[in-house]
Amino acid sequence: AAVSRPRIVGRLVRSLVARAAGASTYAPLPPPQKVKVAVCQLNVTADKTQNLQTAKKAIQDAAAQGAKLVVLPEMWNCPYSNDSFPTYAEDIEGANSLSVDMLSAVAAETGVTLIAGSIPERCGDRLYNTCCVFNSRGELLAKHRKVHLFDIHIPGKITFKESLTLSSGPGPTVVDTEAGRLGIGICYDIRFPELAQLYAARGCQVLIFPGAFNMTTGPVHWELLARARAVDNQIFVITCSPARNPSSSYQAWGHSTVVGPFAEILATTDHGPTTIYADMDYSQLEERRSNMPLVLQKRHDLYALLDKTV
Ligand SMILES: NC(=O)CCC(=O)C(=O)O
Repeated sequence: AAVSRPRIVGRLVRSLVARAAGASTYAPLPPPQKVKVAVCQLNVTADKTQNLQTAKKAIQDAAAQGAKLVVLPEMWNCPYSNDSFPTYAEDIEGANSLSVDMLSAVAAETGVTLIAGSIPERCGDRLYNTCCVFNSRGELLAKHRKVHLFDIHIPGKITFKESLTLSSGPGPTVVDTEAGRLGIGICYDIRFPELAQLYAARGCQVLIFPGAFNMTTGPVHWELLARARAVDNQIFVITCSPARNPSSSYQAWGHSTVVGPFAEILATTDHGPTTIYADMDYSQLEERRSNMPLVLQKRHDLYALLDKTV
């Protein structure tokens, strides 16, 4: 049955205000100690209706398997291409966002916390690569607009320029959920260690990166970056890619992965459509950090992380 979409604008504004008010304190949360996460490596096609059905079923299946936190990939409702972004874009705050309506309804129906990968978002005359976060009542808790756009040129291998169509987002996104405090990045955002450090400094327990690496950088950098962000910050890291679609112009690397705070791989896969599961035990954060107290051992007299957003 259809669940009506909550009044997203008001809720989002209230949530942003609440987060801004608490931003300077970052009081420790009483989080769940253990969370089962499902990472859905979806097959993405040029058919938006089919993509929505695929995502909905994957979320329902994940919830049926007991997952409380469900993650979707970058650009799961459209092919990853500058030609597609304007055509598939939706006004997330608007009344008729097919993707947001579906996500909100299925989060409420299944009772999961949903990190809804990303979709192209239209806002005025701009487009963003945007991740929506829903709580178990289907309310939009936050949205992260990709901060670092994927503009690269590796001659003979890959050239991509997201900035041809997309604008970059305003800043980091920390969101308190029933599944813990989460820091959100999208794909290329994972390459910038300061963002992850900032999330860790704000008490995030998990860093979540919907992403779609490619066949050149994916084999060398995808897992390396996820494990690097995990080991540097002694934190859980989740990456979620679309499955590789041979008929797509952009071949995604796949290999969605969950990494623990000792940089250990908790779950991973290759490039086919699948959902992987992991149990994240947040007590491991304290354990790893007390075994090896990197934060205390840092030479704060020599260097510092400058958070310009608070
Ligand atoms: N969608 C992206 O941001 C791709 C990032 C990527 O492939 C990389 O190498 O970085």
